[in-house]
Amino acid sequence: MARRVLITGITGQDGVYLAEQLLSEGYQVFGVVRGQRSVCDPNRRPLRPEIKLLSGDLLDQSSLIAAVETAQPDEVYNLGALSFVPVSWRQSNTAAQITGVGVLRILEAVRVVAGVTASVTPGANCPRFYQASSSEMFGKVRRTPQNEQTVFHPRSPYGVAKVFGHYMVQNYRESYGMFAVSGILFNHESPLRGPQFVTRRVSLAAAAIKLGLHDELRLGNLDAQRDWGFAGDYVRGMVQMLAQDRPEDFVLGTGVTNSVRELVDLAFRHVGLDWRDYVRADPGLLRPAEVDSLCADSSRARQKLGWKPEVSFEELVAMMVDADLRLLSDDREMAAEAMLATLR
Ligand SMILES: Nc1nc2c(ncn2[C@@H]2O[C@H](COP(=O)(O)OP(=O)(O)O[C@H]3O[C@H](CO)[C@@H](O)[C@H](O)[C@@H]3O)[C@@H](O)[C@H]2O)c(=O)[nH]1
Repeated sequence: MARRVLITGITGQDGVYLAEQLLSEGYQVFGVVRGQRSVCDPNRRPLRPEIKLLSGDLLDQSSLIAAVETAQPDEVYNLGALSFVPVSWRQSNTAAQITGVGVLRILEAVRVVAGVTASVTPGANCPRFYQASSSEMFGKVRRTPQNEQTVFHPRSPYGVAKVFGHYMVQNYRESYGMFAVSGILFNHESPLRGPQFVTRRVSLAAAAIKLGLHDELRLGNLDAQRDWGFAGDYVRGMVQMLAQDRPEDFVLGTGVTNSVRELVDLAFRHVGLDWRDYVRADPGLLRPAEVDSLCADSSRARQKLGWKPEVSFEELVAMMVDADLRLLSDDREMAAEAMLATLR
């Protein structure tokens, strides 16, 4: 019998890569989607038809219970979130509800359907649970690099909500004996990244300017530094975490930090342009509080999971810019216009 997996956030970048990996391993994949999902979602590969979509919402407890009851999963991955940090200041209550309390709701759905109570140590019948924790939880860092022992100091409603979810997972593990783990993932990108995130904004702009479709790129803080890796490498790490003998949290990141300025320089050089001719600072894109610099120490994952990223920062930027050159060169691609609109 095929193993069954339930994924929230299945239409997002990580959901698409994770579903593809698990389908290739023979899993039966169920995805939770809100409302009606369009078959033609700009920017996203159509979801594979083998995936069974279930209606549900991280804001709605009973819909999650119903999804878990229907899927009867062996594993649950909670990748759903309001994931764009700036929006979490403008919609802080929604961010708290989806990104924070949403974790509690899906944990509760798993616990209730499996019939786990405080007095009973669950047997093999309780699904294994993965939570998408984030390096944004480290926020204002005092020590670099960051690992599983680093203290949290979140700098946005998004980061605070992720800390809530992280500790809920730890509590369900300790209170109920559930196999529940969090992957503390540093920034991970790909050609499927949403156009509001800085890597995709830059790759789209470099490609659009090269093709004569656009003439400038507005950016916020060029000095911010991130540890950027390739999303495909990171979903491999998620799967490895759930395959461990004991539930444990892991940091995943490359250990290499670059600034937004370095990202822009690389992307524009890839298409033979000098970024200084096109990039404009836009104070409207600065955040109320910034996470200045992040760098992962993922030595625990490297030792215990045998995980390591395969794609370098340079390869990642080239992959994203090349994908956007193809996307924007294709007149038949309806997504191209929607993508360009995000730069205006
Ligand atoms: N988005 C964006 N960011 C900009 C811009 N200009 C500078 N930046 C800076 O670029 C950095 C990265 O921003 P994002 O790509 O939006 O990602 P993030 O805030 O680091 O959050 C992402 O990574 C987290 C993991 O650490 C995820 O948890 C989160 O959901 C998201 O994917 C931030 O310091 C931001 O201020 C801009 O025009 N747009």
